[in-house]
Amino acid sequence: MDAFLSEHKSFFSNHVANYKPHAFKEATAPEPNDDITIAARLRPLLPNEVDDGVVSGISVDETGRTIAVHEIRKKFNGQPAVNTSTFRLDRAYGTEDSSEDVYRDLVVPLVPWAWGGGVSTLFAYGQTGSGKTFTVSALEELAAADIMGGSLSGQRKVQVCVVELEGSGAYDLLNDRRAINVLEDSFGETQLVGAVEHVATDADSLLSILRRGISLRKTEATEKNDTSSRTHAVCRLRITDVTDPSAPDGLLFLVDLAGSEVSADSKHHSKERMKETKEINLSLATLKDCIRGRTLLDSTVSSKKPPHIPWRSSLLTKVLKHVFDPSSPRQCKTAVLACIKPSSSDTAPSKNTLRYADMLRAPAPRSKSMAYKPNEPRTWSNAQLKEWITKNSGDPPIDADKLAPTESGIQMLKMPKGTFVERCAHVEENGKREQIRPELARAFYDKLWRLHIDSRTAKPEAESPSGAAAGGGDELKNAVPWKERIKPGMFVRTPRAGGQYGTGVVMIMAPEVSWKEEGEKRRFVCASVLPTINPDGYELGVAHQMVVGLEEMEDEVKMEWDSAVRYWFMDI
Ligand SMILES: Nc1ncnc2c1ncn2[C@@H]1O[C@H](COP(=O)(O)OP(=O)(O)OP(=O)(O)O)[C@@H](O)[C@H]1O
Repeated sequence: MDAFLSEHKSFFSNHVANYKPHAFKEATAPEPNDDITIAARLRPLLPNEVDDGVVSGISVDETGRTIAVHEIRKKFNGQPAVNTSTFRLDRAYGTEDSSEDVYRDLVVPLVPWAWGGGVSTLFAYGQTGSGKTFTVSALEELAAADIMGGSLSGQRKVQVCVVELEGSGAYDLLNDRRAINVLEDSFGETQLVGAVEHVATDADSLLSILRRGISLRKTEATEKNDTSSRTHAVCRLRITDVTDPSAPDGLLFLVDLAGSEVSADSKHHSKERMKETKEINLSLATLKDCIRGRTLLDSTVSSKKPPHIPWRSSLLTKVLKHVFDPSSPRQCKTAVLACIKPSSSDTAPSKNTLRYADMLRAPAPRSKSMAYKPNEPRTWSNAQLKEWITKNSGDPPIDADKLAPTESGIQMLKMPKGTFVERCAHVEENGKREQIRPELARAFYDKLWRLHIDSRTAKPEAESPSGAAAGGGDELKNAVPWKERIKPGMFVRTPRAGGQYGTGVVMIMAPEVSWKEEGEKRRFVCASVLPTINPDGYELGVAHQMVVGLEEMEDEVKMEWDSAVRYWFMDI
């Protein structure tokens, strides 16, 4: 311990124990964001730390939202003073709080979201030895009991995989640490290709699968933790609605990150361990860059050039892409837990951890409000959505307050189908509760989507996606025969793209390099346009390429990209 601190230990400890933070001005605090909760957990001093006389330098106030980091300093007259940095988060757990408290606030909202078909993520990060594995393991156990406990309605199949990320490699912990690939599919979703999924039949089987995965994780003794996890562990639960094959699977990610180490802690490492520490710190630095990018994006949502979010730069951020990618087609709920060590000698890394937590607590994106159009669900406010639900959901109508207590039209469109169906489940009529059949709820969900798709594929009234000037440009373009305007990105109809699954449409990617001929003999490398589960939506099969001659092309096809749902729609 620092000699000055040792000399003034009781003064410092008194300050830490009695510290009351200044009242935070709630008016200036960011609006709470329903989709992301940021919390910190302070672990208690361990018995060996108490024996060694380690002094706690961190405190959590009684509101359970402010965490303070205290550092002793010497005044010019040699007297001690304390510098305190405070951080206001959505939640702050002190040494008295249990893992059940953390579970109740952070994971309870994530479970039904994933059960309903959404994507939920919890990740814990912090310095080595700060309690990440302790907390995430407890949360996994509680989640297993919750998910398989039977309190959630509907029939689901639950499959688990546990993957370890180490440097640039990903390994399946439940399949002899076989190497797997982390790839992005054509919907922009990250897939763990090659990871074996194990079916859980009840809480015990789910727990034993999780425990088996966690026990196989690579650990080493570090300066700060005898059993430090030297890899990132990703536990993913895939939840499939067996009664609705068209519903996307819900996903629950529980991620325990490897601990960061400051250089002083790694000075005695071997060359190999230094490399490993460097890789861990590098992937955590990319995570921080993504956090920073996402924060900038949230605060500059209206500016022309969105900030770059480097999620492709590390495996970890590729796996967590859905947390950072603003164009993610699925609505995600995320909880971030910053784990903090209490010792006064670790205040610098603790402040660093908390600074990033604070940074993530960005205001909810201020999307440009769109003028209300009765046939465009994405322009509806909560009141307009409720009115539509009441008028269009049959007799007796679905309870709009239960289905959409706070959501706007665009939020309702992003709601997982299972959650939508679940919220429709009951209706109040003459004080009596009646069951709404899931088929009817699903049909109502499809009705909303049908309206959304129709509004996206209908011809724009006055404006075009690229503004008024584009209208004139289109007229000009249409005056030139389409075969003379051929360029990459254009869609054309060709019988070559027919067949069992073909749509008869391709997108031109590039001229074929070998072509020498002119005129009608020109050929182009094209990507097939493929059908999707959405009857009006199409995706690009970049892997389904073909070379199509100009003479085989019948007509130009206008298609419009809807970034909200990540499908192409045909402009008829
Ligand atoms: N809330 C807590 N209550 C009691 N003990 C705790 C708590 N949190 C952590 N510990 C103990 O602290 C030690 C370090 O915790 P843990 O291994 O979870 O840290 P970690 O952040 O995962 O470390 P690393 O990054 O090195 O893997 C363990 O002995 C653990 O049992």
